[in-house]
Amino acid sequence: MSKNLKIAELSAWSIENIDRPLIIGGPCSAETEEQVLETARGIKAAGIPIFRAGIWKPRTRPNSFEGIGAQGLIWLQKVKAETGMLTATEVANAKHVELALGAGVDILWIGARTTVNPFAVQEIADALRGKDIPVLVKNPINPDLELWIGAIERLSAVGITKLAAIHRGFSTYQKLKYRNDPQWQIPIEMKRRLPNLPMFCDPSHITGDRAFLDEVTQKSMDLNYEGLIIESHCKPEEAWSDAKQQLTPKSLEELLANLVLRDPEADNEVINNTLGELRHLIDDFDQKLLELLENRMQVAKTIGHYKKENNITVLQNKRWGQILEKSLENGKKKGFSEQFINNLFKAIHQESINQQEDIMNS
Ligand SMILES: O=C(O)C(=O)C[C@]1(C(=O)O)C=C[C@@H](O)C=C1
Repeated sequence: MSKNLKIAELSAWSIENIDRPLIIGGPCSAETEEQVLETARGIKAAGIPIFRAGIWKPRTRPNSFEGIGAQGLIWLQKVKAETGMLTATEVANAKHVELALGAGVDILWIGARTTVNPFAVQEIADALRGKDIPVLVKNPINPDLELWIGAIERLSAVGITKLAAIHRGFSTYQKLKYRNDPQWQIPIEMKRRLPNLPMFCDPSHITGDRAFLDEVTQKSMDLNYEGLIIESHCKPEEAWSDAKQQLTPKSLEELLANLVLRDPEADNEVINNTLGELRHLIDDFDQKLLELLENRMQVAKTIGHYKKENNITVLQNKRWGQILEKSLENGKKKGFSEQFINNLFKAIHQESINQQEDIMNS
């Protein structure tokens, strides 16, 4: 079904002078009327066309600030009236949709904790039936691409065409450099599956720390994302939620000015020919890689038959540990990341186990 989704281009979002990337900026949460309006004036001055503010905040633990509620919608109306920016907020149920639409909010997004729940997404979709409003869908907190696509499909099925995805990274219990694990291969696969769906990066939630915003934002531009949603607060240190990841509108303007924007494709024969030759080399190597893996698998299958005859288990834990350790050491010398070597060899080992298992049980 996904391939047939009717997805409008960003140019249909009724924004004047639409730039690439399309930027949505504003505070994590609406806190007070003054904070919303002061931040909005800075966001407007930074040349950003869409103002965001969370009104209802799904928080991990109770007793945190859970959003100002419907009164914040009036502040968003004031932002729109004063600055002319479009406004955007998060909705998590049908009531939120009704109140946000009633207050004239222009753009809605569905948060990561809502995308995980098909009941909630369906409820929102039903409330949006027949409305022609842009809706952005954040990735679910768990790295489940099908769930993410499923939410897009539910909105598409009620006639929403102004759809986009937001990549905000995936929750992890591991201690990583960023608060969320970006798992860039997931939005890349999303782009492969739904090439017309605009992809926004949310570097604020990926990093959880304004110190890393620039590198993650730049990476998203190099992966050809169409938009950015970034948290900005007039006084970040005093923010009632996510203080560490917000930056002033002025700093946001600087961050955007420093981005290097590259073309998705070259419009030049010499460049395309050079790329074509290099890609030919890659094709040859990919072919050789598969042949090597085929040869390795032949040996693993022979071992499988031998194990069957001699009643030996498929998994050889000690041997597998040695293989991984040696490969990590060799991989490091060749400049590969630990994560890559881990993923590669775990995949090879698993395939080996699966094929030996087939032999054992045939
Ligand atoms: O060494 C073996 O016993 C194998 O079957 C080979 C192999 C591998 O593919 O590397 C596969 C399964 C074992 O757990 C360990 C290693």
